[in-house]
Amino acid sequence: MSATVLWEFHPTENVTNFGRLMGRNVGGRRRKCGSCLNFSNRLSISATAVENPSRSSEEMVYDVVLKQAALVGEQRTRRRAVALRPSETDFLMNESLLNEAYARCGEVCAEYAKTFYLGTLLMTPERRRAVWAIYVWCRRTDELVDGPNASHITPKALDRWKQRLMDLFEGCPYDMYDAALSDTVSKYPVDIQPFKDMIEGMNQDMKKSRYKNFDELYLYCYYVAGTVGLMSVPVMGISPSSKASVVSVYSSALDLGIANQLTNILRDVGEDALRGRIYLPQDELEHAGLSEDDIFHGKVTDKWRNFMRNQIERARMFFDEAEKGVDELNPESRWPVWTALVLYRQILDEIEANDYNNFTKRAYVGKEIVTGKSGFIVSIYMEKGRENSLFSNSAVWSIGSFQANNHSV
Ligand SMILES: CC(C)=CCC/C(C)=C/CC/C(C)=C/CC/C(C)=C/[C@@H]1[C@@H](COP(=O)(O)OP(=O)(O)O)[C@]1(C)CC/C=C(\C)CC/C=C(\C)CCC=C(C)C
Repeated sequence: MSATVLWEFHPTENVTNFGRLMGRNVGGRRRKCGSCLNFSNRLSISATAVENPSRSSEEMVYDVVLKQAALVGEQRTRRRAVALRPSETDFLMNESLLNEAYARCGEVCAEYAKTFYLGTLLMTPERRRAVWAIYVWCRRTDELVDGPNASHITPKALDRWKQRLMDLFEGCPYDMYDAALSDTVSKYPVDIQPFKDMIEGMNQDMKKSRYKNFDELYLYCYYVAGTVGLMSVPVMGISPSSKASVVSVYSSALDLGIANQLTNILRDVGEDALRGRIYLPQDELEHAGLSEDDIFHGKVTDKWRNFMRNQIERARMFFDEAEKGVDELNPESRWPVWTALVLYRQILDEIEANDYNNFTKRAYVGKEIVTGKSGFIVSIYMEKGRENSLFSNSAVWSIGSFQANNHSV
């Protein structure tokens, strides 16, 4: 993950108000479970989650999915806090400040996630800016433990970040980015749980560098990425013509997050090992006849290739499950999701093309393919064979020319 500075965080200070900002001008049941892949000696899920050792991570996470889906039914909107501090009240009341806050979120998004940003331009203005606000919060949360100030971050600092999250959900934002999110969560049926869970994931990442089995890894992937799917769907919206259940759409969203994170892990094995971290199920490594030393020495052997084949197969399975939900989203929200899905899934192909050397070779999808070429947009679209159902051709070409004229990278 990239190490960017979206803000300057002083872990010993209380996080308050705008001054901390840096950066540029800125901001049914599950179908198949990931643990039940056809590994030669099937590895059953061993329930390891601390909260309730008798339940698997997937079962526990599924409860969160059910809760999020129920919120859509209720169309619950967030109540504003009764007592807002004057400065924040001004902020929330002042439409132009709010617009400015959202615009800054858009700038962050354009700066750090260009392709995704371009995709969001196809969404309605209201939804697009809400997705930007969520993106910025996730990026900042990730940066706490993965950014340049990560070594100063303590569990206490994460607690303060969580308190700040709770405040913004109650209508008391600390800075402009928070104000944008505060507004978003007051307008869409977004629940605080996935946000809290992402912070929990960061907390866990500070303490834990090994995963006993897939059940543990799954929980981690949910915390840091599956949560993103659950946060985004309420904003992106489900198509009025969708016949799918809300729960199944949320499950697909969760699966896309899990698939992305598993892919991220498989791509970064070498980098993570340099930091002393192994985000791979230990029991599966052992089963494949691999030791930690094999990872630290980074030799591509047949044992490693076999192991990787299974891991890639599992990640693809999550992508397949995710695909089922994309067409259920509002049509104008599908494009950024397809972008995320297609780009990330291609990383798996690249790992294979690199003959499974993810120790010293970084699998990436070439920039000339990803950005700056309208042809890329058409090709994603063609891959899905949805040229008539996803967007109009003019939408495709307008993104193409937007890239060519303004944002070629
Ligand atoms: C439309 C859309 C894709 C919306 C998501 C926008 C959003 C809120 C993104 C936040 C991403 C973020 C900063 C997460 C913090 C934790 C983290 C870093 C997770 C990893 C992402 C990639 O990180 P990074 O930028 O560092 O990657 P590189 O190293 O530069 O390659 C993750 C791997 C996970 C990201 C997870 C998603 C994008 C989940 C997407 C799922 C949905 C939007 C739900 C779609 C709905 C259906 C029905 C399928």
